[in-house]
Parts: sequence; structure tokens; C-alpha cells
Amino acid sequence: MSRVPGSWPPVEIEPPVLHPNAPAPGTDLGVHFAECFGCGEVEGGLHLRSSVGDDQTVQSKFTVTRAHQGAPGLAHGGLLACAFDEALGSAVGNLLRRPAVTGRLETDFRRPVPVGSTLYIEARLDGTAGRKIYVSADGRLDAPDGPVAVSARGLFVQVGIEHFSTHGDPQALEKLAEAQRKNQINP
Ligand SMILES: CCCCCCCCCCCCCCCC(=O)SCCNC(=O)CCNC(=O)[C@H](O)C(C)(C)COP(=O)(O)OP(=O)(O)OC[C@H]1O[C@@H](n2cnc3c(N)ncnc32)[C@H](O)[C@@H]1OP(=O)(O)O
Repeated sequence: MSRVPGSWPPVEIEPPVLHPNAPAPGTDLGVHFAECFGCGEVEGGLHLRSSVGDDQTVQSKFTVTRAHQGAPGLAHGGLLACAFDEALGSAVGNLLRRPAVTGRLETDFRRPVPVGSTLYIEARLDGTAGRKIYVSADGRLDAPDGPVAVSARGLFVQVGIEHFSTHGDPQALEKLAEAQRKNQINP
């Protein structure tokens, strides 16, 4: 049960409809962008690894290293929130294949997450309302059925692809499109 007040999703939603080219359960999702702090090969990054689960979920693993500390020996809460942003975004991007950005992210920190532990994060699509996409996730300590250490809920907002070229780095965007073509990701 969430500790964040208010019902979830906060508006009337439609059930999520998976994209016809959404990867099948069991598919390893790889790295969506080599320079992504969440899943890329970035020094000190989170190196999240994700695969498609059953029932409109994405399963991710995040191992906490010394680079992720806040208090000595414990994961920094902001980095944990980042891991959930990545896991939730991966569920939206891969299962719905709608370009979207995080509009709102809420996290409940329930247990300390020590350096060396692995969070098993299950992110699920909750529903959509027009451009708004509601997703939530639980992260369990050291095993897929371990105790819940962190829970999160996110609102992603669908954007046009020009969002990334207008506000971001068009060259990096082209690199990303090239990587997706190589991986035969059909938008
Ligand atoms: C495609 C192929 C994929 C292939 C596979 C890819 C895998 C891919 C993995 C990615 C994994 C990375 C995951 C990291 C994802 C980031 O970290 S994204 C970076 C962080 N986020 C940002 O930078 C977003 C910055 N914010 C913005 O650009 C704009 O505020 C937004 C979010 C686009 C919304 O602006 P807008 O388009 O003008 O829309 P706006 O009318 O303001 O809002 C739309 C609706 O959302 C609601 N809304 C917006 N913000 C909020 C809020 N904070 N609270 C409540 N409601 C809100 C509005 O009230 C509105 O509701 P309605 O009026 O429609 O009922």
C-alpha cells in the first residue's frame, strides 16, 4: 500500500493498450541509449538491466555500488528515484512505444538499501488518459520476492518527437535512432 495520499491513478483511465510491436515477455531490453545515466555504460551510472515481464510489466535489476551512496554504506534516495524513473520510463517506452517524458514521480522509501544489494524492480502500466500515462513500481531487496524497499508512481506525458530535438541534443538523438535501427526497434 502506498504511503502517498490520494487515489491512484488520480483520474479516470483507459486500460493500457500494448503497441503491436511491443517486445514479448522474456525479451531482454538492452540499453536504450548508450549515454543514459539509468541504463547506459556511463561511469558511476545505474546500469539498470531490464526485461519484459508478464501482464504489462517490465522487470529491472539495479545493484547499488559505492558510487550510489548517500549515507555511508547506503543508497542515496535521489539515485533510487532515478532507478525508478528509468524502470517506469522503460515500461512506457517499450510496451506502449509512445515517446513520453516524466511529468511527475513520487517515491516511498520503506527500507534502507545497502551498498552491494540488488533491487528487483517491477514496473507496471496502470492506465492512460489521453497523453497522460500512469505507471507504478515496487522494488524488492535482493530477490524478486524480497521485502519491498521502495515504491514509486509516475505520470509520463506523451510528447512529439520534436520535444527531444528542440530541447535536447539532435546529434545524440540521431545516434539513438541509429542504435534503434541496428537493434531493429520499429517505432
Ligand atoms: C518510442 C520508441 C521507444 C523505444 C524504447 C525506448 C525506451 C525508453 C526508456 C526511457 C527511460 C528513461 C526514463 C527517464 C525519463 C525522463 O527522465 S524524462 C526527463 C524528465 N522530464 C522532463 O524533462 C519533462 C519536462 N516537462 C515538460 O517538458 C512538460 O512539462 C511536459 C511534461 C511535456 C508537459 O507539458 P505539455 O506538453 O505542455 O503538456 P501539459 O498540458 O502541461 O500537460 C499535459 C497533461 O499532463 C498533466 N501534467 C503535466 N505535468 C503534471 C504534473 N507534474 N502533475 C500532474 N499532472 C501533470 C497536465 O495537467 C495535463 O493534463 P490534462 O490537462 O491533459 O488533463
